[in-house]
Amino acid sequence: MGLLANAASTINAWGAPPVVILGCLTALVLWRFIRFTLLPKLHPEEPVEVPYWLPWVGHARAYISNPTKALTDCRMLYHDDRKPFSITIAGRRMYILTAPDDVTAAYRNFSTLSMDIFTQDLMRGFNVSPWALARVFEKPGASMQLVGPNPRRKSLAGLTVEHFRRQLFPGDKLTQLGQVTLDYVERSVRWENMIAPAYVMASTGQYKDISLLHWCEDVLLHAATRSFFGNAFIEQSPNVLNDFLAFDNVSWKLMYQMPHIISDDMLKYKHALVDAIEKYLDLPQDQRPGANWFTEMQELEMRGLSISTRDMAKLICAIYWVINTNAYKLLFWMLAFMFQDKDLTGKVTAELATCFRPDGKLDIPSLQSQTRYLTALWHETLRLANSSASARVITADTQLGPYTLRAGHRLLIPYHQLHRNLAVYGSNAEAFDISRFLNDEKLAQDPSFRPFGGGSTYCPGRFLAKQEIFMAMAFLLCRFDVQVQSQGAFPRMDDAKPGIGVVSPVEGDDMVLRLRVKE
Ligand code: HEM
Repeated sequence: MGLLANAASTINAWGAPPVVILGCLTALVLWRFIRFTLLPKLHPEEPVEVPYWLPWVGHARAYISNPTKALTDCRMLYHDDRKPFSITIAGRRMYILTAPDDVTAAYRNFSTLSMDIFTQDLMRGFNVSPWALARVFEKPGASMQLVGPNPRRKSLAGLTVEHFRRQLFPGDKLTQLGQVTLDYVERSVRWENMIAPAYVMASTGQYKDISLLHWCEDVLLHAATRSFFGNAFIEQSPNVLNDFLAFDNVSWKLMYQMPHIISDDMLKYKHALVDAIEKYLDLPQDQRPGANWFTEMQELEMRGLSISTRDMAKLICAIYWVINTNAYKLLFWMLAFMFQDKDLTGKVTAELATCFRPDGKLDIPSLQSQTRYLTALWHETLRLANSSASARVITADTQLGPYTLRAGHRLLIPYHQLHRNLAVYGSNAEAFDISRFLNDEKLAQDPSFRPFGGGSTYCPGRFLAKQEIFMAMAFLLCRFDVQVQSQGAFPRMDDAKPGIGVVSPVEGDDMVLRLRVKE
């Protein structure tokens, strides 16, 4: 009713005569009654639509100001029954799935639920030209062929996902990538090399105080950038990681297609990143050794399609962002949670110590097999800190249990909602508690645990992410005695920022660690 009063006073402020005000309000009430009371009775096969007062605008305000809260409020409006519901944002209707069975069914549907439109939107967000975009999504034929093996005649967009899987799934290529990452992390987390002003806050002969957040950024962004592009990229554009972080911080403006007037910062950093990648691509090949197989294949294919260097840089920029946006934040939350609990810190450190061979080298396979507590910490942090969602466009009417999802609308699977399911995680679902994963080894396979999505877009980087995060923790915890130096409150998760991945800490929230070399 508050909204009705607001609407009335707005129309009043235009100086409209009372009869017009009354007419508008009557029409609004009638529209709302038909749409949210009458039509649902006539069409019980449609998922319930959460009511709203402003036609077209729908739930936009609540969703943009805090999407997590907006979706939780909608779910609780129906007493957490977890049936599908829909919301409307700026004229677009979006179905929301929060029940494990519905989510599993959606991930299995490859025929009428598509991700392509979102991928194209993302590329348009990076200003890829329409010609290059069409080229990337074109299927091979008489006028166009790709260079590498392509038995299923996929477009370059389709083949890129396959290339990712070949590079990032367990096998020779991941082993090679893991070794490059390991070499970098091993060197970077040595006392004498931990000198970057980006994260070292104080340093004496006995100890160093470091910012946990900035150290996580430094170690993982360097490792991934070097293992994908070799060293030349950062050497040629030393500011590229700062530009990436500044972009990452406001990248939701790109995803939510915010108008230019409020996106100056995002556009500036995006252009800086694209410039740096273009400069890298302009270097002769022999001056930029060390790129991995995936990066080389992508470049080869794009050059084969005569895509301009500028467009190539934009396409690679989108990939660079996907590769880097999540892992450093997850490392931050894992360490922050762990340091809250001395007993857990001791157990994780002891496990990691067993992963070093007698010659002092870290054994990558042991990171998987000898880390029970660390693995539970990884799962519990992924559960709590991942505010991603899988999104699909419905290309034809789709049956989901008793419900029909209509073609043309969108579908969202928000992980925050899945990961707070009381029926799966118990009454303390909001709390950090690794014992739920320690005591139930099958919980990580539960359909309500989807930190890496599922179906056609199941994250191919999940093995590398785990490996690099565990490596960084191994060197930090086994080389140094670490004390939490900051006295303040635990860093807060910035749930209010439209979430598109692992959640950031609220700006300014961090932890200061004091490191001393272990005896
Ligand atoms: C903790 C770290 C990470 C998390 C939580 C994460 C999460 C996700 C999620 C949820 C998706 C699926 C989104 C959807 O269904 O629409 C995804 C997709 C993807 N991720 Fe990750 N990711 C992580 C690290 C990485 C890394 C390190 C790489 C690469 C080196 C990577 C590469 C990708 C790619 C290429 C896709 C798109 C797959 C496709 O569209 O088919 N991710 N990631």
